Amino acid sequence: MTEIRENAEQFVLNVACPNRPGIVHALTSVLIAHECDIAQHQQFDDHVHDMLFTRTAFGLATADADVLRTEIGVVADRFGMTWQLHDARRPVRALVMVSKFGHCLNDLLYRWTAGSLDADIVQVVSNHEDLRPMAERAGVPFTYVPVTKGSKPEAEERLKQIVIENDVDLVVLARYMQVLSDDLCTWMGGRAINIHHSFLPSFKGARPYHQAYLRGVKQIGATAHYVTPDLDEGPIIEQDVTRVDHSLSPDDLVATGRDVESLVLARAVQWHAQHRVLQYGSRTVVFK
Ligand SMILES: Nc1nc2c(c(=O)[nH]1)N[C@@H](CN(C=O)c1ccc(C(=O)N[C@@H](CCC(=O)O)C(=O)O)cc1)CN2
Repeated sequence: MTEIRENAEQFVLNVACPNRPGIVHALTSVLIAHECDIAQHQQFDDHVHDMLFTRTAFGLATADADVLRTEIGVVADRFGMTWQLHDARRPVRALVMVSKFGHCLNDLLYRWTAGSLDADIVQVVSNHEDLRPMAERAGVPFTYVPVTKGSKPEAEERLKQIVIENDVDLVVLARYMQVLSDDLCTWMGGRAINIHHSFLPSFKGARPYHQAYLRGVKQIGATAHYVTPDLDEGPIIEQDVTRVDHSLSPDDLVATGRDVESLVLARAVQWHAQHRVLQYGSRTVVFK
C-alpha cells in the first residue's frame, strides 16, 4: 500500500507558458493568498522559444487543494499556461518492465528498498521468467507476459490491464527488449521511460555496443528518455558517459556500460518521481 508522506513539499506546481511579465507574481499571489509555504521555486526563461517554465514546491497548511486548483486554473487560462499540480505526498507508483538483463532492475530495487527512490515499485512485468527471483526477493509482484511476433497485441492488452489494476503512474523500461506499439505509446501518454544503452542520437536501435565497437569510440554512454512510437527518439531526460579504449571487446563494452545505464535510469526515474521533468515537444526541462 502506498503510504502518504507528510513533508514541506506537499505539492508541486509545474507550469509552461508563453513568456510575459507578471507570470510568477500571478502564480505566487494565489499561493500566498491561501497561506501556502513555498519551499522551492525554480524557473527557466527559454529565450529560443520565448517560453517560461516554472516548478514551485509548497506546503498547504490550511487551504483546500481543490479550491487552490480552481484558482490556479483561472490564472492558467489568463496566461495560456500548460500546468500540473502534483500531490507530492503520494509517491509515484512505478511498474518496471524487463527482459533478461537485470542490472537496472537490481539497482532500482536496491534504491527503493533503501528508501532513496521517491517512487514505489508496485509491479515487475517481463517477457521472460529469468528475473522473477530478483523481484520477489524484494517483495515486488512479478508478472510474466510472454511476447511472440503474433501475440504482441494480446500481451500489450494484458500490460494495460496490469497498469490499470495497480494504479500505475509510470512504466519504466529497464532494458525491456520489445518495441511498444504506437497504440500503447499513445495510451501511456508520456508516462513511460526507457533506458537506451548508448549516448543518443548515436547508435539507435538494437546492439548499440557492437555498433560502438565497430566505430572505435573512446566513450560509451546511456540515455534515459520518454517512450514514443519513434524508437529511441523520445524526449531525453538524462544522459551520461564513461571512458573506454581500443582494448575492450564488445562484451567488455556491454559489461562496462551496466553501471552508467543503471545510474542514468535511476536519476531519470527519481527526477520524474519528484515532478522535476517538464516535457516540451522533443525536449525536456529538468529542474534538478
Ligand atoms: N515504441 C517504443 N518502444 C520501445 C522503445 C522506444 O523508444 N519506443 N525503446 C526500446 C528499448 N530498445 C532500445 O533501447 C529496443 C528494444 C528492442 C528492440 C528490438 O528490435 N526488439 C525486437 C525484439 C528483440 C527480442 O525479441 O529480443 C522487436 O521488438 O521486434 C530495439 C530497441 C523499448 N521499446
